[in-house]
Amino acid sequence: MEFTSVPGVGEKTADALTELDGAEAALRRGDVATLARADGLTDGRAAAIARGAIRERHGDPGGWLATDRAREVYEDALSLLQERAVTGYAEKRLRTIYPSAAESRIEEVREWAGEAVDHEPTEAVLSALAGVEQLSEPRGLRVRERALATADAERYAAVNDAFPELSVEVVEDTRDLAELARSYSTVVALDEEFAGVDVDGDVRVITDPEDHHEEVVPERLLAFFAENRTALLAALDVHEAADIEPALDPEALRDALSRLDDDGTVRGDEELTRLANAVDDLDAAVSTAESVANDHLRDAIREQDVTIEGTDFLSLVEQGARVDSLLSRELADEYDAAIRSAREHLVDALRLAESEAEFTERVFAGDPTFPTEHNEEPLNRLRTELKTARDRRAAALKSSLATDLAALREPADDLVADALELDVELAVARFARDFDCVVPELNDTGAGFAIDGGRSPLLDVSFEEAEPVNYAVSGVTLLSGVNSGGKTSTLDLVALIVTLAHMGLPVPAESARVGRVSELHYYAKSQGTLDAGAFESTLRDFGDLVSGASGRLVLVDELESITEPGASAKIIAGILEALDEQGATGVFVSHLARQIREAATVDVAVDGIEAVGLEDGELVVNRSPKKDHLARSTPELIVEKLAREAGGDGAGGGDGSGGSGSTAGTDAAFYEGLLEKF
Ligand SMILES: Nc1ncnc2c1ncn2[C@@H]1O[C@H](COP(=O)(O)OP(=O)(O)OP(=O)(O)O)[C@@H](O)[C@H]1O
Repeated sequence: MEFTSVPGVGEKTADALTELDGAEAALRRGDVATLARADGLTDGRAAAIARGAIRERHGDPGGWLATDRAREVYEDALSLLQERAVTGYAEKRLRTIYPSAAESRIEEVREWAGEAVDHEPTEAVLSALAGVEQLSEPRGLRVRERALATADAERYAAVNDAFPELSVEVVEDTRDLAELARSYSTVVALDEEFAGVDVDGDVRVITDPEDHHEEVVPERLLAFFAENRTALLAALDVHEAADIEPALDPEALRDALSRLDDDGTVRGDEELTRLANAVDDLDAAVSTAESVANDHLRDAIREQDVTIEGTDFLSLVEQGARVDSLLSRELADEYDAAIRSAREHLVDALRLAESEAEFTERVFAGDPTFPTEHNEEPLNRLRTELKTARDRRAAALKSSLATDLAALREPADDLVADALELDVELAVARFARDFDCVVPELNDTGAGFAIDGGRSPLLDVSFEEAEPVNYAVSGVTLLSGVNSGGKTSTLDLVALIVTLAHMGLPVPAESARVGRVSELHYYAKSQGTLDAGAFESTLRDFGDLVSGASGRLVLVDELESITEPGASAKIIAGILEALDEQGATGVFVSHLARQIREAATVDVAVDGIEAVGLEDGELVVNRSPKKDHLARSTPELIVEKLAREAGGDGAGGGDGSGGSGSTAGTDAAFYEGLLEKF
């Protein structure tokens, strides 16, 4: 695959991806965690590249999130999803779900999410997921007892790369090969010409080592499974807890892992244990066997009455302390018995097999002596015999276990990938459950939106306290309302629902209909009057906005604060006119709704978030904007309240506050006058 064809991938990144194992599959799967392992790629870049690949597949121009505030809302939505993922993998992978204008992309995710929300996020699955992580390849593995040999220099380079764990040697001829076979337990010759040559030692010919990893370097597979044991078993638990079909036979994996030690060796083989112990205990056992024989002889000598002939006695005296002949004559039987018990001890202590036991005949043998000693040379031969048998056994076991594991290697990748993917799906399922989500209806471009019972998880109150909001807009509208009535929160809710819908995900509402939009332009409230430069650049932004492509959703929060109110109203009116002509959908929150409407040459719709009364000095608000209704502002409400009280109307309207400032006796006309000005 040409990585440079992916949007955002330059030559350098393409090189890094080429170096990365499985980069293409990772791009296809949106596996950000794997992509992030490429040299020099951060998680963020890896996610951007994965999104680039998706965009390319769907012909998606990107840029749906057109403003900072729109991007913030997306990031907030993403955080809510990521908080519900257990694994780092899923957290990263969720970044590939992004809002798009491409119908095929949205459909793809909708279909996926439709199945995802059916998963039951049980405690058992979630806790099993905690143990799952991406599988890692063992690093720095070296195998010293085996070498590869070839007479072909080109082959040498390729094999050297393919088997970094082994020494690869160039051999000219059979003599070189024989020499090599003396330095290694096993030599694997790669050239056909070495087939059938007669060389001492363990020399095998394997011409296609790349297809026989389990034989050439079984340690690689063993180390891989040993290193990833926890993740693999956890992935099995996830499948069992979630009742989904695993990519491999669980029993086969569990059985293979039970035969594998953490250091990558084979465990549980009695014969290997016997041989390894025999090698380790050999010297100690021989020394004990000597003691056994000598104790036996000492006892025998002690109990023996020796009659010695004069000539023998003379020869003894003449020869110094040599008693061997005497020993052999007088105690031949006892000596045999002592030697026998020494051999038996060795055989028993080391649990020697019959063929190995034969060596003990020569380890303890020869003319009777006291104290008796073992023979070094046969002992060394026994040692070599045991070591060779141990190494052969270990190699055969490794190879056989590696053969079993080789069949599980690819399914193991799938097993873990499926568990991790389930985590991504469960994050969506939990999001949908936690925020009472529904699958939104997606309509044609320009159809506006209609939200029923929308509840925002982005409020500064808990989700349980979020009051449901109904709001529908088609075309361009102004949203008026009391201070702190929830205007900004309504824009946030609309932005969130429209963004999630364009990500292909369920939305937090009882029902929602969302017209497809090409871009989301959401402008947050400005923090105060802008200086001339900032004001100019903001106006330029809106200039670009109104002359841009159609089908946009434009959400603007109190644009009036950028400059003085009179000018603001005119500017906003102008923008609304242009957007209206463009057929865009837009909601502009403003306290200047009346002035803007007056300044506009087209009919501008105005919706309002109304205060339904005052309770304990607090406004009671209907959070759902009322259609075609200019809501009174908070100052207007207060003036109205004062006018009512001054006019002898009492503390009506469910006020109940009483408040500190009773207006009784004050000039009702003043408040009436003020009220008329609104
Ligand atoms: N749907 C809702 N459910 C529960 N609480 C809400 C809801 N909407 C808003 N609120 C609460 O009201 C507070 C004020 O909301 P918000 O800032 O959206 O009002 P506003 O009308 O934009 O205010 P201002 O006119 O000052 O800009 C929020 O901080 C939140 O606590």
